Amino acid sequence: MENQETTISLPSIKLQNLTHLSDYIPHLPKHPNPLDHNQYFRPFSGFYITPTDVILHNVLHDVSIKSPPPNDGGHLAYHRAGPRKEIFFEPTEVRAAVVTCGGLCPGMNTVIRELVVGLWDLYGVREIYGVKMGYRGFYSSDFVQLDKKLVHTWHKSGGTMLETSRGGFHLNKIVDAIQDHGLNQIYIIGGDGTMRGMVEIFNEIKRRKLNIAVAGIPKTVDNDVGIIDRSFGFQTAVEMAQQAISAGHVEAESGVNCIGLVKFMGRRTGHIALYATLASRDVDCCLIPENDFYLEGKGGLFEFLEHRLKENGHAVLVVAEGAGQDMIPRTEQQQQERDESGNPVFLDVGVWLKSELKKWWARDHPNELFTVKYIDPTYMIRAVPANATDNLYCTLVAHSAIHGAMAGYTGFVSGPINGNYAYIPVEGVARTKNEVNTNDHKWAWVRSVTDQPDFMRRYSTATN
Ligand SMILES: Nc1ncnc2c1ncn2[C@@H]1O[C@H](COP(=O)(O)OP(=O)(O)O)[C@@H](O)[C@H]1O
Ligand SMILES: O=P(O)(O)OC[C@H]1O[C@](O)(COP(=O)(O)O)[C@@H](O)[C@@H]1O
Ligand SMILES: [Mg+2]
Repeated sequence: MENQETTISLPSIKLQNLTHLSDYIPHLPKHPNPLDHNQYFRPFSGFYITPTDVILHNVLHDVSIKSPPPNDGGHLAYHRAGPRKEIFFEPTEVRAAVVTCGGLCPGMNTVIRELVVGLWDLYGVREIYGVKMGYRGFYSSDFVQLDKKLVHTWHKSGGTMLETSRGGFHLNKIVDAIQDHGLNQIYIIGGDGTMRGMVEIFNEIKRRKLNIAVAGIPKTVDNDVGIIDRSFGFQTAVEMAQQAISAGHVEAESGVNCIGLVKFMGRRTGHIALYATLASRDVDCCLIPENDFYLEGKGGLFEFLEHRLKENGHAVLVVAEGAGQDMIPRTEQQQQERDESGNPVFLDVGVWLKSELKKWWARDHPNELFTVKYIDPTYMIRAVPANATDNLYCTLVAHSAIHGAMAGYTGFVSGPINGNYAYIPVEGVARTKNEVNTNDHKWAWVRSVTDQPDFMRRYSTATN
């Protein structure tokens, strides 16, 4: 039989460089990786990852394109995560610290547990500290010494045993405290804000030429951190979100002209609302921050819901917390309000929508029954332990971070890219936002599942 394969060479690759401690500290001693003699491992040929092992950011490629796209310079690629043959820390000299910052996300405790157990079992590290209360804990609280036994069952609990907080980021106080405590590996678990803080810590540590590796593990229930496939805990949150949609559906079906209104987290991105809508298929309309909507007139939300109520007697409306924020009236003071981290404080879009829906119905159908059952499961979807898939993810991402730090890399984030774990320079992660692409097939699929309006007509008639 003829060979059905064609060999095509890839265009050039643009590898995202990582900072190594030896880049700014000369003559750092190397050590053989203790995994060579670990009772659980039998390092085989190819077991250790080399600097030439890379992960392509985009696995889809049009082979007819021979040269890289203009202004691009090649296919983006990242260093593959995993153990290196030589390490740059003597395990008995490691003093590691773990901190959790920002809002909760399922799986945070698993990541902490696996950082501790991984350092302990893989590398024989014994000095591991938990920094309590987020960034502020570096300079304002005693550290907790962590060991394998203490963290044994932590993966079974939601939240973070180390506690978390927003705000309290004082660069010099944090780096001074890191230095004063003699820490040399810092593991930072947090979202986009945390990663921006990590960039500053990493740069300051580099400026002071300290032999301290800083590793990040992206945590975001909103799934708003870019570059990585998805954040740990996101799948768990979507599963919980579906339960809320089911409840909204039952309520709506059982009422007369009833709307089940369900609000989900999603400050700037509607991933939870979108995935839960797709998975549940009970949703009539899904509103996300990336897709503006309007209430009144042709192609608006009220017109659509009116049809659905006529047709089915009920409707399920899902809304992400960041959607419609520009339509909610607010005082000058409310416009300025920020949380301790500087994130804008949103008004409750669910409460506002419920009130607008009731006003609309009372105006247009004064003699007909109508109910809105508003479900706000906000914290319930993120305050649970991670499901099995997320738990495994947490383990792999934590162990990847350990291998990277032990190998002397710093200022990196570990995370999955196309299903493989990579080391990504933290600056890139802090810069990149993962928004729902309303031009791609997933959003089109939401529209086909719900048959909701595109909310574009008002704009197109305005320009015609
Ligand atoms: N631009 C920034 N520079 C330094 N620190 C930041 C920055 N943005 C947020 N942080 C700090 O990161 C931590 C978490 O940020 P936050 O936005 O609350 O949560 P998340 O990291 O989950 O997005 C807080 O302690 C906050 O002060
Ligand atoms: O925990 P808080 O301060 O009430 O914040 C709620 C916010 O936290 C989140 O769950 C996650 O946000 P972060 O990833 O920035 O922590 C958002 O969806 C939500 O707006
Ligand atoms: Mg955030």
